[in-house]
Amino acid sequence: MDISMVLKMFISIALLAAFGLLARLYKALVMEPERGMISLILESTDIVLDSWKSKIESEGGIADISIDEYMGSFSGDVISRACFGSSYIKGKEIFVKLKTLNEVISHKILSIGVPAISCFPTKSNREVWALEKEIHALILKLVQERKESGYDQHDLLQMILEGVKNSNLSRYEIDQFIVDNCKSVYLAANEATAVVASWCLMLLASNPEWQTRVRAEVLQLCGGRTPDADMLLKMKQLSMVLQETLRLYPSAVALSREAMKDIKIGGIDVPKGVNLWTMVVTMHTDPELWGPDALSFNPERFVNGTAGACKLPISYLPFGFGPRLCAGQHLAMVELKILIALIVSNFSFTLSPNYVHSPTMEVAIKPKHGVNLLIKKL
Ligand code: HEM
Repeated sequence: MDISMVLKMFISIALLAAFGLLARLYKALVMEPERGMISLILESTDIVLDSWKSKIESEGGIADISIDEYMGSFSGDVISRACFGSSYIKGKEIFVKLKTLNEVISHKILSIGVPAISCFPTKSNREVWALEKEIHALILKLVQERKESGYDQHDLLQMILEGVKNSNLSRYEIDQFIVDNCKSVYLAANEATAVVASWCLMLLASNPEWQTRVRAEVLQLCGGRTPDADMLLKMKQLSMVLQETLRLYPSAVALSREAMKDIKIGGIDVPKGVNLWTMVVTMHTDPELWGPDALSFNPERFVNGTAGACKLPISYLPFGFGPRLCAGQHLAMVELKILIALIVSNFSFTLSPNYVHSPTMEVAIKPKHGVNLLIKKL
């Protein structure tokens, strides 16, 4: 992700906090994801299941599927429904453009890396500017439609609009605020969830005994019915698998905090303004904290929660820590549980011979060549 995008994201998240919106966003995403969200997530999951079923049928009973695109469009689908309610198809189109924008910017930074180059009207800069303009216009068009329909929805866009209603920002600032926050939620939510889903399925494919355990649990709890909030809460084996996936492949490789004043930490003077980086992936795989099998996949370690798994539970930080903890962590867990539960209860899968294990560090740890699975219907 481009650093200016990361900065924008944090500035607009700071603004969200300033308008008290983060607390409401937190309530909607953290406290109440189960209510309306479960049916919304089920609809998004069905799209993945149906496409895999027809692919398997057309390929004679077993298909070699590159799953990453599916995971990306699943989490994009969920977050556009959560953000834009009934206008989610238009929201999805915006998010597709946002994804392209993100890719163009990341590619530019990696390939050129010349300071201030982003100000010159080069071909790729013009592409970025055109995309930004288009995304801005599309989001504001949705806002206009929302105003005309009388603000009748209970989604994130609605919360953002209500939050700025009585602000004393200028028209231009309000528009920018709305656009930046739609972008921020998408960037925070989409990739993190999709990448964890891909890693989790890769781990279940390479550890068939855990695939069987999770499937047995889901079938026993759901017995052919679609999962509800109560069943999801009881999916202990699946929770342990997800916790272990997030330990080995955390979406945020490192977390940073800026010292707001001069402080002393463990005898080291840290002057105001210095950024401190916590290497999450290093802590998550430290044998002193997790034992000699720290690098192995062993969900059993979480049988008694994080406290039982790790010497210092504060070292487990897949969703960050403190007041800036991930606002969508429970939504993400509900999303992942529904998706994985329905995949394991509809399909069995192994790693494809085309899979090449090559975790690569970007903002998140991603499978460089994607994840390919051999999938068949149960
Ligand atoms: C498995 C999926 C996800 C993972 C691993 C993840 C992880 C994280 C992490 C590590 C942070 C930084 C926390 C810190 O600095 O202490 C973060 C922040 C954030 N995440 Fe997530 N996230 C996920 C999904 C989501 C979803 C689905 C949403 C929203 C729908 C979301 C919204 C946010 C927001 C708004 C913040 C900024 C919070 C703030 O600065 O106050 N995340 N996330």
